[in-house]
Amino acid sequence: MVSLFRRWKPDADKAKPAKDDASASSAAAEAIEAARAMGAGADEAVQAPPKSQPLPPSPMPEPAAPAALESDPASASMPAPGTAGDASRTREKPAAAPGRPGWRERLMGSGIARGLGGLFARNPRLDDDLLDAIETALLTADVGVTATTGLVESLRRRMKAREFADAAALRTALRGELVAILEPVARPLVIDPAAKPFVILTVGVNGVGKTTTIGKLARRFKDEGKSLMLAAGDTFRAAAVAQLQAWGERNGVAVVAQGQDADAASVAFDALQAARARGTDVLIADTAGRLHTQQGLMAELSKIKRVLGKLDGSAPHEVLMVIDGTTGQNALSQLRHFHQAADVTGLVVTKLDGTAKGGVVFALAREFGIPIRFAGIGERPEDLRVFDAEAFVDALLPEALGA
Ligand SMILES: Nc1nc2c(ncn2[C@@H]2O[C@H](COP(=O)(O)OP(=O)(O)OP(=O)(O)O)[C@@H](O)[C@H]2O)c(=O)[nH]1
Repeated sequence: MVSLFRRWKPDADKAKPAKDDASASSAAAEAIEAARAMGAGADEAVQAPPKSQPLPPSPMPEPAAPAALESDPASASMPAPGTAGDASRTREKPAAAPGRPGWRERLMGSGIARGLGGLFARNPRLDDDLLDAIETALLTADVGVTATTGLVESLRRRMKAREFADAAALRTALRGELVAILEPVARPLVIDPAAKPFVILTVGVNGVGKTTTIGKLARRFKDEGKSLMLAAGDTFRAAAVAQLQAWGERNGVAVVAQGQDADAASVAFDALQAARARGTDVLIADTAGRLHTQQGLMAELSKIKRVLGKLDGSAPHEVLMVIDGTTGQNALSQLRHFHQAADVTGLVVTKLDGTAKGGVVFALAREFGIPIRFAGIGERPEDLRVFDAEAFVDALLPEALGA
């Protein structure tokens, strides 16, 4: 089987001009056929073997200058310091403030936006070639065979029913269908002020951006006027504890740590006790990155949850799984395993700025329906955005906005 996914390499794609649509779509069709022949789970069957992507540890994000924050429309739309933060009200706009790249700027350079971006300019006619090109772009972006087939078949049916006057009408319909997939999962994280503290347990595979995301989240909550504590539960990697501690010191956020190889559940327990004693609003617990196939480590997550639950029956209030958007379809199997072990309640999809595979967001939404709380579109603190279905799709389909 010649799989489009196996043949395609992000770096090679970057260096080359746009793929020839005809040959690409026949490869895509081949991939679909092969996957269909494999039956259920085909999305994963056609994807490259799972691989962990350990990346070098990075410093926690540095706080931006206050001036930069003030110009941040997302921050501006947040509840005033000291008020109960309701993330559902902090809808962000796709447009960027001056000097601050928005979704569109960040995602336009990514492979997924490149694939979909110029597609309608290259295929201005309303015909099967246009549908084939859409199919190829979606498959290449790792939207997944099931989701792509569903989308394209729906568009084909509507085209045959003469619903579209021209290619622009089809583009509008595609936008609508993409938004419809994401809208149900674009449910922001709401910090319940009655939970003191509101406990967020972050989980995920190694190197996906958990620690970085915790820094970004901590910054966001601080800006909202919430008091905060961090639990250095990544006791596996010494640098992770130091990373969190250094960041906490710089930003005046208490960090509970016990050092390397300590029991992560005990760190979480201590932190929850301390946070309750202080009346802290939000406690964010880090955990060591682990492969979803490591059963012992996955069981540890269940233990951390149980231990937290002993102190507060409703904790953790959010099990936030961080997923690397560059992982492609392997993210589905990661989520399946983490969900089994720890009942994931929300997702953060990181690194959407630099990937050609960000389409996995659609596959995740379709298959699990678990809320996508945030999207990571860069390494800076302000690059963690509340996930917004329309902003995301419009960033991928710039022509839909007349760009
Ligand atoms: N481009 C980009 N890079 C990101 C984003 N989020 C995180 N990173 C980078 O990803 C790398 C890994 O981030 P970490 O936060 O150390 O990952 P981790 O999950 O805590 O890693 P482990 O502790 O090994 O499990 C760092 O270089 C981060 O700067 C993002 O949204 N976009």
